[in-house]
Amino acid sequence: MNATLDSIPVLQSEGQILAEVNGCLGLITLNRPEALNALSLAMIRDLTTLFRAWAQAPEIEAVVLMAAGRPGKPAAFCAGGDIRFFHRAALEGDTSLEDFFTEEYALNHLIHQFPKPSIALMDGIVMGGGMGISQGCKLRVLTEHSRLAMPETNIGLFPDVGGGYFLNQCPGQLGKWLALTGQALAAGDAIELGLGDVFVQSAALPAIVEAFKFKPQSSAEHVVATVMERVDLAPAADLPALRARVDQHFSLPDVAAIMASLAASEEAWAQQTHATLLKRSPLMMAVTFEQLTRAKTLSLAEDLRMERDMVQRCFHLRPGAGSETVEGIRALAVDKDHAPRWQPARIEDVSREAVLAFFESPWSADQHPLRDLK
Ligand SMILES: C/C=C/C(=O)SCCNC(=O)CCNC(=O)[C@H](O)C(C)(C)COP(=O)(O)OP(=O)(O)OC[C@H]1O[C@@H](n2cnc3c(N)ncnc32)[C@H](O)[C@@H]1OP(=O)(O)O
Repeated sequence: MNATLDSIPVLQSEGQILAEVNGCLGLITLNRPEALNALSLAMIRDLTTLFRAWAQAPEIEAVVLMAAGRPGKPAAFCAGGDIRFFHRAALEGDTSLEDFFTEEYALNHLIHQFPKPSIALMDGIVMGGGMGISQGCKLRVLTEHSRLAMPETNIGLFPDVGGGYFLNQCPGQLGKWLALTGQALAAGDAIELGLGDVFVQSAALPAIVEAFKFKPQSSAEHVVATVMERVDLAPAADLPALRARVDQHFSLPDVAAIMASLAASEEAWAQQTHATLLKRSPLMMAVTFEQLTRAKTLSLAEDLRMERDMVQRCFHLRPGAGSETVEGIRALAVDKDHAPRWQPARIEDVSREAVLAFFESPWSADQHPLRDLK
């Protein structure tokens, strides 16, 4: 019997996820570079299979998660869940959309709880679902090309995949600011906020990957050392200079107050931030604000259950009432007109009742699709 082959379960995503074993290392590659490694349901299932199998396999002592690139194009670790699939499935009433969210959130939890060292090589774009699969890794490795964001309010969604949990761990009001604006962070700021751990130059990545693939990895310590011996000084963070401004505006009691406060400021940063918020879905900003407020006291499992309730509502298409999410994806990734017609169009017209509807669970506790998460 070949121990290495035995360690790799059968995968279903037809090459969108690649798995290799080298010594004690399990190496996973997201391999859908033409879509910036956006996660399909098949990819989520394969990742789940691998993390579950390798949690149990005594010969696997560490796992690395990395991504394939496109020759000559900027790097992308993962641009999120497959939003074009969300759009199609929502309009067609395809119930695999429900499985997608249940299984993706369960995978996020599995990675956070993974009992062995896990390393994410987060080169390039890391957004939405890409954050969901990397934030739970024990060593989050960033490069000068890393751009981390939870951009969901831009597509009429909210920062899910555990965003309520990990954004709330950012200092002060920075998590709320990231959630509402969808602002992307470079490596220095991401490390400053606790959303990344170490910095390596992207030029050092080929040697790291070469070692992971071809130099037998003898122990978890060896795997970690392969990265750590190439760690560099992270670029300076810009955020400390902004922190007081972010806290001042984003500590206000609701999104309307935040926007009014930004609009009243003469500072360029406040004006730009206000302009950004004017482009986001007013309803989903208000929902996001409520999500982050509620998630402050929740465990990761509780937060994911709440987010599962919320996302059900996002795709609940009622006659005569649209879905902000379907409209947001249409504008960004389907018609690409970048002109979403949000309803309502102004934050002042978002009712408290409309926001609270996102937090009504359609399931009793013992029927919840994520009831088993601890
Ligand atoms: C439960 C999970 C929730 C979530 O994760 S929600 C999703 C959160 N992520 C996002 O909202 C990001 C969506 N993508 C973008 O905004 C842009 O992309 C980027 C800013 C990341 C990069 O822009 P640029 O460099 O101009 O590349 P490009 O031409 O937009 O993308 C290359 C191809 O990749 C596809 N793609 C990118 N992101 C996704 C995605 N998340 N789901 C499905 N496809 C995606 C595009 O459509 C396009 O494809 P084509 O060349 O055929 O037009």
